[in-house]
Amino acid sequence: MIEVEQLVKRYGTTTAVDGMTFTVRPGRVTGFLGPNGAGKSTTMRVILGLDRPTSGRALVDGMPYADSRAPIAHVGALLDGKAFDRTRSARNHLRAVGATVGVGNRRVDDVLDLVGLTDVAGKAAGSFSLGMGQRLGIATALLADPPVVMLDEPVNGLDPDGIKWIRALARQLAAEGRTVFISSHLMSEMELTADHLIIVGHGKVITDQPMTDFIDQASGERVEVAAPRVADLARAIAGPGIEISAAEEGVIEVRGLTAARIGEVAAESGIVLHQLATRRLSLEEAFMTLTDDAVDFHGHTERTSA
Ligand SMILES: Nc1ncnc2c1ncn2[C@@H]1O[C@H](COP(=O)(O)OP(=O)(O)OP(=O)(O)O)[C@@H](O)[C@H]1O
Repeated sequence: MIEVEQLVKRYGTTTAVDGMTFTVRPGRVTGFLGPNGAGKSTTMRVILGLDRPTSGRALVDGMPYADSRAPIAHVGALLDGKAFDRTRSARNHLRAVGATVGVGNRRVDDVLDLVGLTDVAGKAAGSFSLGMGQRLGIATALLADPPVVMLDEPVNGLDPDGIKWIRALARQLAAEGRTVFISSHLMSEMELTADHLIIVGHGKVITDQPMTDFIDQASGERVEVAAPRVADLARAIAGPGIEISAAEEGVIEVRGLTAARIGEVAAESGIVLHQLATRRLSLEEAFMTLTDDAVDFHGHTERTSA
């Protein structure tokens, strides 16, 4: 478990983290989502004891991470995908890291296999593509089988297969009961990966709740109905508290009535339906609906973070 309490981090006049409080629990994937510059990496660095907070604190399993006796066996972290000696082979890099915490060569081979680098394990890490570097960074993070895994923008540089692989890996690690904390500035990616959502903007927590609650809350009861006589249907279902908007030719979106009720009214009125579906918003649509766009993701989503 990771606990962040009233965390503030300033660099000179820049406030990178402005009073964040949240808990990351085991057994689920927690997505740490916010545009570039929102304070995600800084928070992760403070959690790992790589930066000192200006005020507040971060605890891993009840104590500051810096006090951990076997840090990499406690928290596996990917902060900078290329934080390794470029001349060493991937296997030798992992063996060197493993030797510091008593991890043997067999485990090195296992993690190489887990991240899909077995075939290139003898090659210099410096020759690796960004995606292969990310995989090696993840192998390093998982080497000592840590109960807490923290990955900062892990999908950066990965191809679609690699992105799917990270998603499956994160879910597997959470299913094993680990605490999995993953940052991203991509809503579409987080939507598919995380069970729980912590959205930050300008150094503050904006949302901290289960993904499904967040999306359900924003979605409300939205039903999309397609019918040849859609105008007749709209008249038949109209009433107090019911919002009907035209979606496209022959299709309306209804709020305030369940799909079942709309189907019943249509049947009673002899109106043929071609489609009747409850519509769930995407994470991005939910975010725009619930937060009044308090944080601007749009100007940033094209950028890749450093
Ligand atoms: N070492 C530093 N010195 C000065 N300013 C910093 C430092 N590290 C971060 N900042 C600033 O703090 C703010 C938060 O940055 P941070 O990297 O934590 O955001 P982020 O959400 O992780 O974004 P990104 O995805 O771009 O890494 C930014 O304005 C950044 O410029």
